[in-house]
Amino acid sequence: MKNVTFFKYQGTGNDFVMIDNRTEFFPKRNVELIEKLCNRRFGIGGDGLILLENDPTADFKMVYYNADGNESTMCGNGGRCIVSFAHFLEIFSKDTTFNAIDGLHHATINEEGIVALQMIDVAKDTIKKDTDFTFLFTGSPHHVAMVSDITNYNVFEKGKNIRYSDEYKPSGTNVNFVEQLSNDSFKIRTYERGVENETLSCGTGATAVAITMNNLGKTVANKISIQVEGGDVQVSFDQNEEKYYNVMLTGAAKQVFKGEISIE
Ligand SMILES: N[C@@H](CCC[C@H](N)C(=O)O)C(=O)O
Repeated sequence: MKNVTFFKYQGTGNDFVMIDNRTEFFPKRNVELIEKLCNRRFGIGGDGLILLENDPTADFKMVYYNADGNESTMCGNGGRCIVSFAHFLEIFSKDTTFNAIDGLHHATINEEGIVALQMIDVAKDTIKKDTDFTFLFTGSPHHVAMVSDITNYNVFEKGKNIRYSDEYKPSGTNVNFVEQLSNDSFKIRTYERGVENETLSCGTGATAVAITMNNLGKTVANKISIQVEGGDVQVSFDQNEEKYYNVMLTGAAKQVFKGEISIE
C-alpha cells in the first residue's frame, strides 16, 4: 500500500481529482484504480482525474482521465483547474503555457482565481451543420442541439441516446443542449462521454456552443456568456473566413480540499 496526496478541484461544478505526478509515481495505466478514485462512494469522487506532469516544451503537462478510468481528449474545465493547481504549486505566477493532448495552451490567472484558458482554433470547414444539430471538435467532440424548456429537458436519456447512436460510433461524443437567453447569452446542459451522465459544466462544450451559436447566426457577439448548471463561463474568440481563433474559455477554478488515500 502506498499513501498518495491528492487535491480536489472544481470549475463551475465540473470536479476533478488532481495529482502532482512530477515524480512519475502514479500508475497511469491502471484504469480500475482511476475509476475507483473517481467513484463518489468507493473513492474520492470526481468527473475525472488529472495528472500534472513535467513537460520538456512547456511549464507542465496535463494528462486527463474521465471518471470511467480512461484517458480522453481535452477537458476545458480541467484545463482551468490544472492552471489553478500549477499556480498553487508556484510553477508560474501570472501566465503560463502547458501541454495537453490537443497541444499547447496559454492561460492566465487573476487575483480572484479566475482562469482564462486559450482553447484550440476551430476551422470553419470542420463544423458539420445538420438540420437539427451541429457537430464540432473543440479539443473534444461535441454535438450541439437547440431545445426549448431546457430546465425540464431529459438530458440524461436524450444525451445518452445521441452519445451511443450509430452516427458517433465507435468513439462517441459529448452532447450539449442549448437554449438562448439573450443576444449574447445561452443556457446549456451537457451529457458527458466517459462520465456517462450529465455534468454540472463542460468547458469544451461551452466553447462548442458559443462557436456554434455564432456560426449559425444566433448571435453576432464574439464574447458570449454561457450559463451552466454549476455557474457561468465566458467564451470569446476572433474569426476570419477560415477559422475561429484566439478562443478563450474564462471562469472560476477552485481548490476544494486536500487529502491522502492509500493505493495498492
Ligand atoms: N468536462 C470536460 C470534457 C472532458 C472530456 C469528455 N468527457 C470527453 O471524453 O470527450 C470539459 O470541461 O471540457
